[in-house]
Amino acid sequence: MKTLRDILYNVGIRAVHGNTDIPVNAPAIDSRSVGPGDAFIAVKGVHTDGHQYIDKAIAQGAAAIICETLPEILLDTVTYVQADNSATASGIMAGNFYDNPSHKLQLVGVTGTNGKTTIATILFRLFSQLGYHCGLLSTVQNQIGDTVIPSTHTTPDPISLNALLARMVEEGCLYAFMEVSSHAIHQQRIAGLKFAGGIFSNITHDHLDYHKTFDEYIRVKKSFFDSLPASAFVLTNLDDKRGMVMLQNTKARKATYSLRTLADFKGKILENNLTGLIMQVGDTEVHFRLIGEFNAYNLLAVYGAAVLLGQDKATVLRALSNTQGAEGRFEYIVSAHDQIIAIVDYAHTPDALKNVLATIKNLRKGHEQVITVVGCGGDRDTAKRPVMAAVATDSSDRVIFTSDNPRSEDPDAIIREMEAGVPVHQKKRVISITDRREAIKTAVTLAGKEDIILVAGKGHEKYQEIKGVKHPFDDKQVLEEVMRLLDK
Ligand SMILES: CC(=O)N[C@H]1[C@@H](OP(=O)(O)OP(=O)(O)OC[C@H]2O[C@@H](n3ccc(=O)[nH]c3=O)[C@H](O)[C@@H]2O)O[C@H](CO)[C@@H](O)[C@@H]1O[C@H](C)C(=O)N[C@@H](C)C(=O)N[C@H](CCC(=O)O)C(=O)O
Ligand SMILES: Nc1ncnc2c1ncn2[C@@H]1O[C@H](COP(=O)(O)OP(=O)(O)OP(=O)(O)O)[C@@H](O)[C@H]1O
Ligand SMILES: N[C@H](CCC[C@H](N)C(=O)O)C(=O)O
Ligand SMILES: [Mg+2]
Repeated sequence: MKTLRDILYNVGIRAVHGNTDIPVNAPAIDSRSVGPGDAFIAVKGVHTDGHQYIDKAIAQGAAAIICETLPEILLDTVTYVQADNSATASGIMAGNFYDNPSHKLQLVGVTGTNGKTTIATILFRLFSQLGYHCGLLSTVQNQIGDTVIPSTHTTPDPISLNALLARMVEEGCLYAFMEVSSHAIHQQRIAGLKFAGGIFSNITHDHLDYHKTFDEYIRVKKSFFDSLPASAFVLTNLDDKRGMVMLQNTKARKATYSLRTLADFKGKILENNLTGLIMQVGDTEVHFRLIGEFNAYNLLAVYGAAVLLGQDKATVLRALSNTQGAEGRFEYIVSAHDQIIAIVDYAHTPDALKNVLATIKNLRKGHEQVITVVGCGGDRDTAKRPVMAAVATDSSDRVIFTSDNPRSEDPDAIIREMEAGVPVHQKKRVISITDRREAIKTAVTLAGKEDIILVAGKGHEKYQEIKGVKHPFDDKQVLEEVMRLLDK
């Protein structure tokens, strides 16, 4: 069993009251999960402050308290540690408790507004196909080899994260691929992890509710690359305006990818249609199953990272050419009678929506209508709502505004904020239907032969979160049911 002293190794400490040579059962950041002998770390959050739950944690048996501000009354039976930063301490302590699993495998982190799940998932599939036992931490699911572990976050809290990495090490994984969200960087969920590489996909409008300004969002993303060690690689997208900014202060080996200019990993799209992409990568022409220019970027990022991890270029391209994308990302079905193409995609930012609709435009032979069903999540960036609405309306013939995950908000109020983004001359393209099933049904009703329907925003999600309750909902399943029902 580890002692408190063991797991405090490398933690910035201001003061200690009590004995650190005591056994610790587990570190915990949530008082509700504290058990006898645990070390409770009081973290200041967005909604509340973990310091308020110190008494509760002690009542539940906590043997040690790690906090930024010491309580006024200190008990003799408990060890108190005043840390510089409790959130950072929780990452480092979780690493120490689980024997720093990130040091025992090659951990690659992917950050950026869009493409993280796609890049991490394809890397996981590629390396698995190349014969390595691998781990994956992603929005859709976590995975250790063939074992799927449901995910609650894009990047888990530091304790779950290190526990998962430790399981990966125990089960013999050599590589782990993970998404690094900006929330996770900011909340120090990745503190203490050792990365073998970091990948930057792109940065566009999202999460301004949390980061407040775009500059701050950029700064937070960049801090991930600033923290990488010299032994790691950093791979950046040269075609993104902030691609080079991410490299400014990193000690890691720098590499670039691009579709437009000279780069370490340069691609050129030769064909882009519903059967996939044909891309020239270096000197090789390769067919990929993934669709759309944005996926050409994701594939280049995967290819570059695999090569930087020491894999053979030709072998990687051969394996990649057969790989499929992540669930709920540009997945399509074609209706039996009218050959309506219905696409389910996780576009939940203005840029993602713009890219997906540009890809759809490219697939059109000319006469087909594009009908988009889209909503915006509640308790998230409100500034993106009118922008997403404008993008959807501008690039579609008909648009149906509906609910995404309203969470604690009034779904109709979210839709009103979306409607405000539509220019007057395009208003007649738009209908608003709050019920997502009805919205999808209306899109299918409106669709004629060979028309294209885009159902955006929820991708792989199997639920709709309304007022704290997750109701089962699956865009793809609803589309299939409605198409059958309407005999399309
Ligand atoms: C806004 C946000 O990121 N919140 C995360 C944050 O919670 P918080 O700051 O609200 O925590 P809080 O409720 O104020 O509590 C503060 C501290 O007191 C503790 N506490 C609280 C209550 C109690 O009774 N006892 C107790 O000890 C809490 O465990 C916490 O340590 O820390 C929690 C523990 O790590 C996270 O679960 C929680 O994620 C919430 C649920 C969430 O929805 N986060 C989303 C926005 C998110 O993180 N998304 C990104 C992806 C975004 C993207 O990819 O586009 C992600 O990585 O998933
Ligand atoms: N490289 C890219 N550039 C721009 N848009 C992309 C890119 N890759 C994917 N997208 C769009 O963004 C959506 C989300 O993709 P993905 O799930 O891979 O991103 P993510 O960064 O993991 O998102 P999240 O922040 O929710 O975790 C896709 O469904 C697609 O519409
Ligand atoms: N990881 C993103 C996913 C958004 C998906 C969309 N369906 C929504 O609920 O807003 C977030 O937490 O902001
Ligand atoms: Mg993701």
